[in-house]
Amino acid sequence: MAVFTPLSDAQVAAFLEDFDVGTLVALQGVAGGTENSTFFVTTDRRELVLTLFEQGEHEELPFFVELLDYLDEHRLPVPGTIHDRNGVALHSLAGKPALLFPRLPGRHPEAPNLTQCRILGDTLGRLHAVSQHFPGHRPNPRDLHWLKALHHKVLAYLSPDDQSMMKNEVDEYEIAFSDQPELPQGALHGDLFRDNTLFEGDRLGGIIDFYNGCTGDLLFDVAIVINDWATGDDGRLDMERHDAILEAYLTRRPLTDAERTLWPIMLRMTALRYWLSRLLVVYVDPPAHDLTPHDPERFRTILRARLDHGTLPIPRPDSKVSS
Ligand SMILES: Nc1ncnc2c1ncn2[C@@H]1O[C@H](COP(=O)(O)OP(=O)(O)O)[C@@H](O)[C@H]1O
Ligand SMILES: N[C@@H](CCOP(=O)(O)O)C(=O)O
Repeated sequence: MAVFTPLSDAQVAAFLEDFDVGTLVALQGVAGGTENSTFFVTTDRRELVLTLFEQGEHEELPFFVELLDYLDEHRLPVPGTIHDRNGVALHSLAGKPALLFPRLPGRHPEAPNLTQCRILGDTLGRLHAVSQHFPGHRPNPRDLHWLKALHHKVLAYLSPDDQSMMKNEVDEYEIAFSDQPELPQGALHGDLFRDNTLFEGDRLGGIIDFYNGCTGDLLFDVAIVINDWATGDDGRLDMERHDAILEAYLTRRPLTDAERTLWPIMLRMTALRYWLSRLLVVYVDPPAHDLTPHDPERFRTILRARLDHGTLPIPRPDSKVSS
């Protein structure tokens, strides 16, 4: 279920009149989303996506509009927002904030091949190369400060071993980050899982769902990608995918020494970030809607595997990633 606010054809037809996009031909609710109401809209001229924002801080929507438009202007494959005839992107429909986007082609890759991994790594590297100059500001809502403040809320639901692991990890991250200079900063996607990309065969149709977008350590984004895109069922790294993504990324944005040093910690910290956010959804703050929560165990397994098996050093541009 992902249409929390149903819309009629008449409502959407009237809404489209403010935009130069043609007239409504078909309206279809999208089943796949989890946070917002999403609709595929067909007009006599083009395919669109209409999103009604159901959750989150609505005052943060201008940040997302500016970020998407900035990346779109820099020719990144993202859905830049469609502005109305007066140049306004953010509207209201059925009492909810509403945005209109181009519909990008493709499907989410469940088992990405190495070409798709290379394309994703290259695109993320390009995105970070330009996002370092993005003027907007939104602190990362899932950074170490958040982990420190929130992990106490779930400890009571964990086994003694898991409680120790979580507490020790947070302590270790704090020490590791305090020992290093600031990492390169920029705008992040913040949640670049496979299901936030669309591929048509080996062509990247686009990256969507920027609503975890923020500004902060670029390495945070890279680690989220590796943990989701390049991890086997046992939580261990899939080195072929890992190498394909990182080699392509590094051609667009070389890493600093501090980023290389913190890489193993960043992989663990972003695994803990999702373990914790999913535990919070299950035990502390269940969603108002009837949605099946994401499985926290997946990211406990990933964190455990990073601790048990370590992480290879991130490659230098002139060397192979692994042998
Ligand atoms: N611009 C777009 N082009 C094509 N499909 C899209 C686009 N935006 C969203 N979708 C589709 O709608 C689904 C839900 O969108 P998403 O932004 O991920 O919602 P939620 O934040 O509720 O999870 C996506 O999984 C994708 O299938
Ligand atoms: N994609 C995430 C959900 C988004 O993270 P949140 O911190 O905004 O809940 C997941 O797979 O858990």
